Amino acid sequence: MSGQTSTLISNIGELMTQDAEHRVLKDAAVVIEGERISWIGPASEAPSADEHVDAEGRAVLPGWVDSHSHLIFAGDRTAEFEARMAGQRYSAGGIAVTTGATRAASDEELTRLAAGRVAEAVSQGTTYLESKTGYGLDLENEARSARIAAATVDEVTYLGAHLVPAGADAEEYTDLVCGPMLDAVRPYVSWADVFCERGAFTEDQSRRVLTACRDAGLGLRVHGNQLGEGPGVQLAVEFGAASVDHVNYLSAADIEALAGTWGGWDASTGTGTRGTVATCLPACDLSTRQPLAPGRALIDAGVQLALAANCNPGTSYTSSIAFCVTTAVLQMHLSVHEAVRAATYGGALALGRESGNDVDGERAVGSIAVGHRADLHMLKAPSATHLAYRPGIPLTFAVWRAGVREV
Ligand SMILES: N=CN[C@@H](CCC(=O)O)C(=O)O
Ligand SMILES: [Zn+2]
Repeated sequence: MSGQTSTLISNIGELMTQDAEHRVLKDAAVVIEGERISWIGPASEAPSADEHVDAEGRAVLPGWVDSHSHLIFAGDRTAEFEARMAGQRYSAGGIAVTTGATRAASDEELTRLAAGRVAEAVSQGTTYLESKTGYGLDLENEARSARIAAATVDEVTYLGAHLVPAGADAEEYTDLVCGPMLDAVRPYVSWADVFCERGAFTEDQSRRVLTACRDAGLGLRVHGNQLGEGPGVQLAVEFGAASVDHVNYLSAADIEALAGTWGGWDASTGTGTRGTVATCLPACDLSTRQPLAPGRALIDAGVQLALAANCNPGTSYTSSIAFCVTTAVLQMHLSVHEAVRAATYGGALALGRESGNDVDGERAVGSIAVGHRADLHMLKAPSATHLAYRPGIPLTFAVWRAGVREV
């Protein structure tokens, strides 16, 4: 063993690895060394370590990988939520309310709020998070949002193309998003996204944004098919986006197109050419009273799925991935293993951080295997099934993030 502190977690009732072989081990143990996993196997064969944690039969999963959130904001949209619960439809226009509050907040306030949301997520088992910009909507505030996000979360996505701000011309604003605003955020971000939807950005504007961001070297993601059928999914496929998110309204052709992107992928080994992940956001679907995304049909068609919380003030003010997993099992007809996989490995895949194409696993999150980041979630339960069997019960018992015990 190296000079780093090692921790043996033994007596694990169920170790759901979500590794390449989809292994679920009983009576297992894990050794963490520094920030990585150095050993997994039967508890009876575990090596000794500097520290020892007795899991007392509890289940251990990879930490949740939340691949879709909007954490850089100030303000509150309770009134909009109440109106929606009274029958009003969600529309993209509500974003402007948050933009006003976000622009008015100081750097310190935005940082404090974002860090608080990250802490809330980690306390519930999330160990790897993405956040988007998208409530600044001018050059200065998008750059500021990107800078704060880069200091707060693991992966940052540029979403200048979230809404055309009040008073702006849509074509001129799209030029700004594709030009000077992109240059300003570029040092802080590795992904770009566009809200391709009625009331937000048209197909043509979305295509311009995706082209400029791809040319700037950013990985791509798309908010698509959230409020109705539309071009989002097909655009994501055309541009080879890492994920298309929401996917509530899909035609048979959309599902077929997404499945086609996974033709060069070997799902049993997690190797080959990555396609476009379909990211389902069930908490958002419930909070906006949209139909749940057809996760079952997507998996059956061969599409790789992610589940994410989409924490934001408008459509999904929660960071609870457990709630998403519960809903995916109870309402979307995923098995517990599929739902947990989508919320761990699937999120990592959507962020290019799964291990398949990375032989030594150095960058890998979202699965438990030797060499991967030690992101572990121990449940107050003997199996992951309890996430669905005991809906609403806070089941997080312990969390390690990059080898550090956080809960
Ligand atoms: N759909 C677009 N963006 C966010 C909601 C933004 C808002 O309403 O503030 C989402 O992912 O749901
Ligand atoms: Zn979103």
